[in-house]
Amino acid sequence: MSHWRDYLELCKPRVVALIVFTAVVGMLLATTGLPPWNALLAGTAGIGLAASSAAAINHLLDRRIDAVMARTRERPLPTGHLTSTRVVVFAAVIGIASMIILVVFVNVLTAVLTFASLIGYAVIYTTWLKRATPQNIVIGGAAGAAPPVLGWTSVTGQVDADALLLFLIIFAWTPPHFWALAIYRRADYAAVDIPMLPVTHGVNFTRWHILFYTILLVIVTTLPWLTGMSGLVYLAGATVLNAGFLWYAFALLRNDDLQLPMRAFKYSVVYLMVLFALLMVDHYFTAWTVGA
Ligand code: HEM
Ligand SMILES: CC(C)=CCC/C(C)=C/CC/C(C)=C/COP(=O)(O)OP(=O)(O)O
Repeated sequence: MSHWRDYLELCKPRVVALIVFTAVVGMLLATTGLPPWNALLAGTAGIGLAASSAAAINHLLDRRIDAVMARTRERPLPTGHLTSTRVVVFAAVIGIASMIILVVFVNVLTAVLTFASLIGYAVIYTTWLKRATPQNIVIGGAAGAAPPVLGWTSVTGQVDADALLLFLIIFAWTPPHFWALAIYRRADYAAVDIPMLPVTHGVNFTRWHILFYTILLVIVTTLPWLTGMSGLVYLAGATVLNAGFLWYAFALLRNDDLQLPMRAFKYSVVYLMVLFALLMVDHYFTAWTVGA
């Protein structure tokens, strides 16, 4: 028996919630006042529905490996709670709805870029990159990094340099986010022959790459302040967050504690959430102090 909870699970709601949050922050940073209602309401709905559709297609295309991996074997398709036909119809309905909303109420550029992100994640990453190369998540990370740009274009109708900075932050964040989890779930990926970095190059090599990308992330997250997009409130918060991420990256290198990679992964999620909240708070704080 299928249930609304199964459809919700197809959408990867926690991941999509953070994706939507980064898109909303992109909208807020694109303008000094509040963004227009169509960008805020329709833009958010359109981007959220597209990301959910992409997540559902990922469940469909990955159903065979998901049935084998311990982390994913309780998903709605492997358990038989949902049939493939239902998932196809669901993903198509919300995917088409998202495109209509974006074209009618937002703008064509946002619709085109959102569609490209959907195809990038659901088709190119899932069917090809994920199975082809240990750089899968680095390249595929471009789709996950797009949402702040989509939020930005919802408001401005164009891609500006500041929007690309937000893209770069998520792009640099994705490898440490995912590889920390991949170390913890290495046996799962090995069992289904998915060439994730800890499977193909070992745990130690992956730890070093987590450190390299974390250093890159520290540099990239300083750019909003260096370029004048964000102020000292952001810089202070980002510095604390970065110190935490660097601590995890170095601790992973020195420590064989089996739970540490999972703690680093959880930290990465909190990190991105708080970092984008800081960008938002700083934006209004600066507007308030300049206006006062
Ligand atoms: C190629 C890019 C990415 C890959 C391969 C990836 C991979 C994963 C995986 C496998 C999980 C599941 C962990 C588990 O089941 O315990 C996860 C969780 C999560 N990811 Fe990512 N991720 C990517 C990008 C993103 C992006 C762009 C965001 C948001 C901006 C994000 C936010 C999250 C969140 C919030 C969770 C926690 C979900 C929960 O608590 O269940 N991820 N990620
Ligand atoms: C705006 C738009 C359309 C964006 C789409 C971006 C999107 C939904 C990214 C999700 C990232 C993610 C959870 C990847 C994990 O896939 P996986 O197959 O490696 O992980 P899994 O094993 O948990 O399924």
